[in-house]
Amino acid sequence: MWTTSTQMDNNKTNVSVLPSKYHGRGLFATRDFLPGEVILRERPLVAMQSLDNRQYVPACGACFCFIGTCRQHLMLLAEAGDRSALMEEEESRRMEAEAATFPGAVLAPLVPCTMRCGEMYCSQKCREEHWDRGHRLLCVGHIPEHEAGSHPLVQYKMHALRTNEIFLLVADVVALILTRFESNGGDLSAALSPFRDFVQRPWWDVATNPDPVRDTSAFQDMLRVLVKVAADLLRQALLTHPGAPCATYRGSVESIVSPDFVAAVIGMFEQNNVGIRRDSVLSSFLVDHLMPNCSIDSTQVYLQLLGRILEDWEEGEEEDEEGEEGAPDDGDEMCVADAGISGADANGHEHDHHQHLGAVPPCSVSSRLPPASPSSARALVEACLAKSQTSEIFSAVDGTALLSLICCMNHSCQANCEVRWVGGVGGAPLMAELVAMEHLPGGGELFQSYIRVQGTSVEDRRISLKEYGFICQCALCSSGKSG
Ligand SMILES: C[S@@+](CC[C@H](N)C(=O)[O-])C[C@H]1O[C@@H](n2cnc3c(N)ncnc32)[C@H](O)[C@@H]1O
Repeated sequence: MWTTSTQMDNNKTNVSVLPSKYHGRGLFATRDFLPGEVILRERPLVAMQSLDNRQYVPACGACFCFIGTCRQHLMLLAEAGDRSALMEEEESRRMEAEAATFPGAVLAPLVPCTMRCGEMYCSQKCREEHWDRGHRLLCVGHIPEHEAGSHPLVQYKMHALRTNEIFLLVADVVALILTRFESNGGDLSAALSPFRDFVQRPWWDVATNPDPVRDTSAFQDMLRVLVKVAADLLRQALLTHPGAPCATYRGSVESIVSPDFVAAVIGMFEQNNVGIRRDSVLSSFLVDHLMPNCSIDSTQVYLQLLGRILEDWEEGEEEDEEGEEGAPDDGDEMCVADAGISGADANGHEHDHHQHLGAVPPCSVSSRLPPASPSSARALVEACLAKSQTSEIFSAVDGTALLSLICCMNHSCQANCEVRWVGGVGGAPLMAELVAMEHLPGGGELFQSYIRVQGTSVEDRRISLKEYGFICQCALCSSGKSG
């Protein structure tokens, strides 16, 4: 249902899931592969852009492609506006004007959820698909201020915002299961089947206590409380949601959404998730469009924003060096619209929409003015491009996903495969691609690395792998060598 049959056939021909000598099941090549060859492509079962990242990088809620215009991306990175303002009428007029004067700045349309919940897409196709895959059960629409505080789904999302965004993924899993349940004629076991075989120990068994001073059992008890609150809120939200009509549906919500289930889903994510990363397209925009047009008036707004981003970034680096708090991305600044709830904040108050995205708010320092001449404008663009080579001055789309086949892969610090993310452009769905990094003989186990290996000691890698609950026995770790 979620992957085309041709891809499924190719995947079945190329790999199989078999018992592994390292742990449980693993993924095995069924034929030889050359270095660089694509072994399989698959669509995520569920995927989510991380909440912090959503504040700065507008991406489609279904395919994760960059949406909006380069000006809007630069605005958010320069902290000269917030995400909720992207949906304002005034902003869509600005976007049209920008498209007319500078077509290269348009990445993809901004298509809002029809219920105006704050979710955005690149196309109607993505919007409909996301709706059908479960958003219809999780969309809160635009809630009037007086109802927001008592709306169970808002309360659930607020609970996730305040505690752990993984609860939003739990809701996506539950919504997908319920959607499958409805479309397969009420077979709950079949609806659960894509998730059944994943390693899934309860969250409190796999989570690492981040506070060495706190007693582990107190930490686990705290997770139990969070899970209980989440399960109660989610159950109530799904039972009272307008998209929850029939008695069998209600019965399945009652039977699925228990604290144990929520804890198992979180444990499953902790041990099986794969990171999503889509590199920013802003550097290409700078090279292809901004640099050749530095003398044109319509580029001034971009240059002004670039100046601010570069300056903020450099200030942040200096502060980091001095051991002070780093600059722009403080997750505490998050608002409910970041979790797909528009119109209300944690206390049920309307958002302050005073920050518009059109004009760059006044700045106090002269270096933030647009460069005076084309040559200084080019120097600024070059400085940003140089910085983008060494730092993530232009944030990537960053998220997490669960995949049927790739998440069966065991880890090795000497991985023989890597995951790349493709699609998500022009209506193509987001896909994970598994690529051979060396010659792979048919019958051999395929490994990915769950962690960054380059420049790490064995001890570093042991610590990073702790949350997965095993000690790596690969040749690199056995030799005690650094990566
Ligand atoms: C994504 S799953 C991998 C598939 C898993 N073997 C299964 O049966 O579903 C990740 C879990 O597999 C286990 N695992 C992965 N690589 C391992 C390795 N090299 N040695 C031992 N256990 C490993 C750990 O329990 C880890 O949390």
